[in-house]
Amino acid sequence: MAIEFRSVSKRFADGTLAVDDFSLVMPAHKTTVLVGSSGCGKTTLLRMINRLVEPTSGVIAIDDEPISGRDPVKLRRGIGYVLQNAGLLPHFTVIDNIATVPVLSGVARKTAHERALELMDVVGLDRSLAERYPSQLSGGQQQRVGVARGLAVDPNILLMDEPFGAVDPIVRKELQTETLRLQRELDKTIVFVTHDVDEAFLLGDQVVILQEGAHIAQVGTPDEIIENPASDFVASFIGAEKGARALRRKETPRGAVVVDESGRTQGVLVEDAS
Ligand SMILES: Nc1ncnc2c1ncn2[C@@H]1O[C@H](COP(=O)(O)OP(=O)(O)OP(=O)(O)O)[C@@H](O)[C@H]1O
Repeated sequence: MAIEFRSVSKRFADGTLAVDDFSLVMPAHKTTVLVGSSGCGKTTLLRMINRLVEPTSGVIAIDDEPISGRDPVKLRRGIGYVLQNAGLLPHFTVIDNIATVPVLSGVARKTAHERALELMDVVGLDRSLAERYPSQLSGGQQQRVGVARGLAVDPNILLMDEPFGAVDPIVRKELQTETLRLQRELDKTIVFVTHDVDEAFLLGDQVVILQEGAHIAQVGTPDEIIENPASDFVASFIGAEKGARALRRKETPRGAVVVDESGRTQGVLVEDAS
């Protein structure tokens, strides 16, 4: 399902203009990553898709149908939502956390539990954890429960708001790899919010770099943005000329290799076969 923003603005009651005239198509079955520094409006954009925040003006449409005409509760049941810190209910077991929304929507408890166990397999959680409480899980396991819960309603659209922001770098890498696998297997329309450029380039089919007021600094594939940053702001934001992305050619007796900023060899430069 494609999501389209047409000239959408959001001004909060205190006068803050969080989103200023934002237009974008988020294509079906692709992952769109919204990336930008704190306060630029990423979460506000995301929460307008499931109507947790209402736009002040403009139209948001899913498959060409404006969502303003949809019942918000029904709309939300077709959209998975995964939050930082997983947003789990502390007094519910893992399986009940995953099954909550289907049960609320009228699915029989037994059916919802069977499905929840399958989803634990999907996100790589051992079924033996089903009866634990969130506090008895590691941060990475909690995030996996959060993802399973987001998938429990079998949504066409999955919204992920900094889902891996609170876990350590190694677990974060694992979860990112899992997300890539899920993208391939489940084929959902995913909107992913992060302030981590590397995460954006790893997961995004379409990456949207935002400035304050959700102004689009650049939108494109990771390749397009890295190869041709639209402005000095984008170049500096993505660190185009430093860190892991600043690669140099180095000649060795056996041919050319590629080295990073600190001079570590990252790979061998091979001639293009074509
Ligand atoms: N309910 C609210 N009332 C007033 N201002 C708000 C409200 N929610 C968000 N804002 C403001 O709107 C702007 C955008 O906030 P938003 O949470 O969308 O940013 P963000 O890019 O997701 O930031 P972060 O990465 O820190 O989560 C900020 O200036 C924020 O303070």
